[in-house]
Amino acid sequence: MVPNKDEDSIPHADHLTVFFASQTGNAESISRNIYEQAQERGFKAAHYVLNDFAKVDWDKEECLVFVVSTTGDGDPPDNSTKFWRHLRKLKGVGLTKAKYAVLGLGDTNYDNFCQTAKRLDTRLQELGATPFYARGLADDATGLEETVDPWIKNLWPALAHQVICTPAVHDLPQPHLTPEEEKIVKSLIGKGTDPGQLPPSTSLKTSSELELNLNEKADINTLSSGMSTLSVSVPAKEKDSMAPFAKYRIVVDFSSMSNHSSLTGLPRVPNANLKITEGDSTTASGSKATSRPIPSFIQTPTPLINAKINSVQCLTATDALKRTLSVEFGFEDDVDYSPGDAFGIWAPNNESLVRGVLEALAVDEHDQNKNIKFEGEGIPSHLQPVKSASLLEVFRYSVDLTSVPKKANIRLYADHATDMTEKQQLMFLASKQGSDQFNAFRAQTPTFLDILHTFPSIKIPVARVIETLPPLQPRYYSITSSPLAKNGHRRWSCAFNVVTYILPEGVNRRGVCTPWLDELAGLVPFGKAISEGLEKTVIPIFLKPNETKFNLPTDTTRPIIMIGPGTGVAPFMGFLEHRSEQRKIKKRLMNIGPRSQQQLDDLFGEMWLFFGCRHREKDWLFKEQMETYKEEGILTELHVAVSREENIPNSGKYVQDLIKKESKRLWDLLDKKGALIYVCGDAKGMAKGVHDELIDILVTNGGFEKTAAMLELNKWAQEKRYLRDLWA
Ligand SMILES: Cc1cc2nc3c(=O)[nH]c(=O)nc-3n(C[C@H](O)[C@H](O)[C@H](O)COP(=O)(O)O)c2cc1C
Repeated sequence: MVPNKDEDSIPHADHLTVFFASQTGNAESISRNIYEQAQERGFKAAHYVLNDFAKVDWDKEECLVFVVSTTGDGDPPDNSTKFWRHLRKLKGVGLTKAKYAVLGLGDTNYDNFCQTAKRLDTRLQELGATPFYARGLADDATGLEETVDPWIKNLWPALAHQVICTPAVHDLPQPHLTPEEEKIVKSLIGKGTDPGQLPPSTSLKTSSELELNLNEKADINTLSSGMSTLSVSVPAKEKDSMAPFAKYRIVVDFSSMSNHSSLTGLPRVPNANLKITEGDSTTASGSKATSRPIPSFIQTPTPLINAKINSVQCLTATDALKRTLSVEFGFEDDVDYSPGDAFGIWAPNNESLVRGVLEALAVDEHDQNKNIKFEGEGIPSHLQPVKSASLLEVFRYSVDLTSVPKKANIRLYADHATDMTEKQQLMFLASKQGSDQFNAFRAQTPTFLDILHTFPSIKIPVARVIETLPPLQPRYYSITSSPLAKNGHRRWSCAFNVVTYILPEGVNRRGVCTPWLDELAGLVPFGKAISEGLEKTVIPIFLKPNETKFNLPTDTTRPIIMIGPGTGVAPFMGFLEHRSEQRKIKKRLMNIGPRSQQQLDDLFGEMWLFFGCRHREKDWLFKEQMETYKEEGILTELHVAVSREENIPNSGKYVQDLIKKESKRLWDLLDKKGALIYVCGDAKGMAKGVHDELIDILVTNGGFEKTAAMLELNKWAQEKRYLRDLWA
């Protein structure tokens, strides 16, 4: 990546401002890293979330760095929506003073790769701003680091031409190693013969180009004895145990470590900003997870609702590949919403995982329950609302203990490992040379507890853990019910697969939210709907209105084509219930008798549903409801694809096969009656397959050239006639 630098340009901006927009925390931590490094290098810098855009005077800003991710179906993260609304309203070229650089985070498995970064780049130029450095687009599918590391490395010389640096630290030769790291290197190359106990360092600051010289192979070999393979030592009891979150040792083959004489590309360790001090002495909650109140520090984009489970039904057979539940949540106050909206559930981390981690961090029961507060500059945004809470609550609700660790965290844990072998292994995992091992490590999706168990000498202060773990995220589910139904404003239903799986190593893994709900609802068997005797645990939920108009059209005569295999059918069950209620209302209001069905049908457009399952008897979700809607004429056409059964008449393997079969009739519906298309579900395989099939319909039936068909579909997407609600 070559910076757009003008060799002769003289820096004149007195500071740079780093903005981020982040849904799950990656862009926030990367932008913080840039901000901290900028300061260390002598640049004056500020750091803001994009929604705080009004805190700076944009007319005067001369150097801006943006780190933005993309979420949904090419959408900007929630913490930047206010900024985007503002940006859309701006007119003219008011940003001519500003020079900027954009780093985008995305995933090439999605159609709209790094859409936010690309849109931002275009919009900034329209407003008169000029890029001073090439745009970076990092891909989560291959590893963000591949782009992020070189982008940051080359940012500094580019910045030096924009922003005054006092003192010009970036010009000074950087010492490669801090004294502490010097010690590690010495022991790695065999000068410190006792590899045992190094004091953990809390203040290591290394550049991203940090290089550890491991150039004395023989000594490395000596030191690496006994570390060639970390054996799978899952005790039989743990393996068999039903206890969630048994701790596992991660299996990594370190035997090739001694082939490397140096380690490069080690990420920088994030600064230590957070201090934990004693909070007020009231309200500490050590109570059982089932009965405790929801902590006030949970911040949700719409008001938090205390809900309870009204009923639960298991939609899949015991031998189905996935276990799918339909759950209805009830609450006291009416909430306005539309079918197509979703709601978030703020599920806590598994209680035994939380306790295990706190124990491994040597936090005793008393300290777990003591109220604390956070102090310090640059507290991560998700921790700022924590004014006074117990450590237990913070670990339950604020930090993500199960997502795959980033290299920067591994590097941090290396700093705090007191055993030399573990320190070396962790350093190796975080380095460029250890990429294969890091990938093997990631593939085992280690929890934070697994890391502490695999490297038991890590002695890390709790504050460092809290500020460097990613924020715990709410989980989102489409609403499958209608506000028009009985008590519709005081209940939301959803359908989800329970996320549990077993790794090839025999390790049990589980998601945060769905197994929790499954257990709370009593692990109901197939087919059974339970609404009595459910545990009345308070579940924190909140509405997430659909921002992309994935709702029923206001014109009820407009036909709609709904494509949603598996749990992708969820919002469409809401659409169907809503339409059923709309028909009942119209029938009542217009006094339509049973013989005048046609009169009623004329008021409502056709509804076509394309659904997909593996086996009709095992995982045809909502089968009865779909068939009833069909019988009642609410659902005009029902097409069910079945992927694991052979020779089913009038069917196909996947929804896209059925779309192909109905190509001609679908084109008529689209062309003559202006039908809307809705797609919900997996972004990778299904959405892409359906998209290609739609292009084909336009080409085969509509007479479009392929490129023109693609453009036409894009136009439909912009006009909100082709709507998609996709997930990873
Ligand atoms: C639900 C979801 C939707 C996503 N949608 C897109 C997308 O449309 N385009 C894209 O390039 N990346 C997409 N991504 C990938 C994220 O942008 C990527 O994982 C990024 O590292 C997240 O950064 P953040 O933690 O700062 O939000 C999506 C990720 C998730 C979880």
